[in-house]
Amino acid sequence: MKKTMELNKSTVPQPITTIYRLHMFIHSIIMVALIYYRVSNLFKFENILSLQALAWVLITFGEFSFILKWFFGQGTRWRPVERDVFPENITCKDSDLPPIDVMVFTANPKKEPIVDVMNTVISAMALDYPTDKLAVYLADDGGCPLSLYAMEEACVFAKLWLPFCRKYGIKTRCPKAFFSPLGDDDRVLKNDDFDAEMKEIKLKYEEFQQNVERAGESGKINGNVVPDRASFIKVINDRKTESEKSADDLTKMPLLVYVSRERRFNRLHHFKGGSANALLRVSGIMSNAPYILVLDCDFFCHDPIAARKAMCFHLDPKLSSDLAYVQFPQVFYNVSKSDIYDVKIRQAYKTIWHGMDGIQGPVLSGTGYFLKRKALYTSPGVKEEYLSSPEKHFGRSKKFLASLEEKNGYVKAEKVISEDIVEEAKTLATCAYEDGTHWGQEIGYSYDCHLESTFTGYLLHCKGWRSTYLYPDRPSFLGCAPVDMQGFSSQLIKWVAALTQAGLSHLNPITYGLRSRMKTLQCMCYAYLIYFTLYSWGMVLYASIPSIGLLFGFQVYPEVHDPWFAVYVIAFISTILENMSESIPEGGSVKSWWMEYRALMMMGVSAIWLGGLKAILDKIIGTEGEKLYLSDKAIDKEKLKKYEKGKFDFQGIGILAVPLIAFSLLNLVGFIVGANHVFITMNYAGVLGQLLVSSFFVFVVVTVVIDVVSFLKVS
Ligand SMILES: O=c1ccn([C@@H]2O[C@H](COP(=O)(O)OP(=O)(O)O[C@H]3O[C@H](CO)[C@@H](O)[C@H](O)[C@H]3O)[C@@H](O)[C@H]2O)c(=O)[nH]1
Ligand SMILES: [Mn+2]
Repeated sequence: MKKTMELNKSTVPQPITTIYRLHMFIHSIIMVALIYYRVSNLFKFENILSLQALAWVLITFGEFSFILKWFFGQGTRWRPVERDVFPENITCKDSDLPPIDVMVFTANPKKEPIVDVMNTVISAMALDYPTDKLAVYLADDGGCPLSLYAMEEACVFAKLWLPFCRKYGIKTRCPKAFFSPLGDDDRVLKNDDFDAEMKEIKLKYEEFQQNVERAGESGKINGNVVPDRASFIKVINDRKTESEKSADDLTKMPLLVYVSRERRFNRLHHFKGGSANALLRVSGIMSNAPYILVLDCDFFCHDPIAARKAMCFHLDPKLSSDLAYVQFPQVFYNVSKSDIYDVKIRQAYKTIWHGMDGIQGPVLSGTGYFLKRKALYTSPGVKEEYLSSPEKHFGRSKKFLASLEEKNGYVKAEKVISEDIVEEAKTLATCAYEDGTHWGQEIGYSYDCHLESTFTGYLLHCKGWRSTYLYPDRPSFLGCAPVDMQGFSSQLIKWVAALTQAGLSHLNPITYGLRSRMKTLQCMCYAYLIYFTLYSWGMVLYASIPSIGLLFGFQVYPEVHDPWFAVYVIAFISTILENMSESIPEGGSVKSWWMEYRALMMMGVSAIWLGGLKAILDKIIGTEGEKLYLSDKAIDKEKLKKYEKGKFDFQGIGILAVPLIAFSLLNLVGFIVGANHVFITMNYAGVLGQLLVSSFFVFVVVTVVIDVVSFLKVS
């Protein structure tokens, strides 16, 4: 058999893609028919100002929202792609691999436990990649002294941990994961020494953990965020001692740097985007690797060869010239089987990202991606235009400007990062450095949207860059998902508000995206995500108008004997089948589909709706807060227990309870009144459609109530 030397392979799954397209064709005919039905009937009302006509207009608007969202969504179903990589086929020597700078972001030790953050840092240091090509940076946006101390301790521990992993070929290189059930396969006896060494390493790990916790608890070291502060940078592990070791030395360690940019009360800091831009500059004069691996603090590396896998794309001459990033999915280690809130966001990582991969590439998902540094500075195929007036774009640091011209990272003879460089780096991390430059606009991460990564990725695609998506069997990175309604909703509100705000800005996918270098189908995919709020408007109107109609005795659907009634039934079945066809083949069941569907309905009338509403109101009133919710990574045991049992936990949801309760009651009362009316008059023809819709909502509410009540009984 001929041995193929390809680095990667892509396939379009069949026959599902053909079925999708066929369905697209049929469903679009149904949708056009529905639009025709709604609009043509609108003009039949004698009194266009009647309550009945108003209801008709509103339900039409709701259906339009659904249809438009469906239409945009077809971009994500047109040509899904699945990829495979063959890192064993990378032919270049390890010494010729391109350097990678790993950037880990953290902001608040109260929500992001420091020991967990350090686990992510250690897992990145332990990547199976030539250590002199690897640099690990922690961007501590909280400027917390305890984080710095913990990083020094982590470095000490890593000196034992890295050789241990390498010696025994450990795959689970995040220590906390290794000592948890996630590391079961790795903890099986390898040889006689292994057990003893593992016990010793475990003690050292616990010692490290205790040192950090005690230092915090005793108050010896400040464990709080320092919100107003100067920039601070410390090289924790330099390359000097490393360079004396031989290349195959098990004890080799990557460059390790702690960075806390300047933050001031009276200065905009632009959240993670601001922190990332500061770190781009700092790392630019320290290691300046051409590729960057970005990790949120809770996303540890779970597959040591992830970097080599990513290089299977970046080093492929057929792809590399316009490839901006390789995205891995966000996989969460704490997702339960029933996943009542759909915190794993299956649709994004299992459907949409694959769909976009077949067009121009997946969304930049905030974490778990290997990005070409240059992509944040220029467009593909354009001769580095910024080099003509670099100061205007990048600011005045000579060292930084010089870094832009280096091709393959910063390789200095003496291997020590001098005091000069550290001082310059501190300047690069000040608030004022960006004044009068293009950082946050054309250069680096965009400040135009709070969802800095998604939006920056969108702008990269607008510039003509591509991206690829790799979903390996063993998760390359693992993170932690919120496990209660409050945690997940807060995240959704933040995302939807940010996306809607982008959709209302001049950089929206319709007027800006379509005219850019982005492909039309890719624009549709982005429109689907950015205007996801459309779904919630459809949902809110469907959750209210039909039952209000039952209460006040007006009709918003065709009569049962009208052939149009059948069209509605077909539209409903077609929608559900489309939904199931995505959700079930992915190792799911009808039950898992229902959990996902129900979660989306609930979020649709609460978090998603309020998020979109907030953005629209902000736009009208002109208020845009500089406040951002930081997801909690310190998972509460009680909450986790409820979630794992599939019991809803509504604690702390605040204002979200209002629409949830209001729509539940409305449908309940509407259904009772409507059913009663049918019972008395024995005439159901006109109201059956409405009864079915509201009974569907009542059914959802009842299933949720059962899940809540059955938990109260057992606990
Ligand atoms: O001012 C800030 C706020 C956050 N972060 C860090 O950014 C990361 C993401 O924040 P998180 O609250 O966990 O956001 P999520 O909603 O969980 O994450 C998604 O959405 C974010 C945008 O809101 C993206 O930045 C993330 O990468 C993406 O995973 C974390 O490591 C934070 O420490 C900062 O560095 N500075
Ligand atoms: Mn997160």
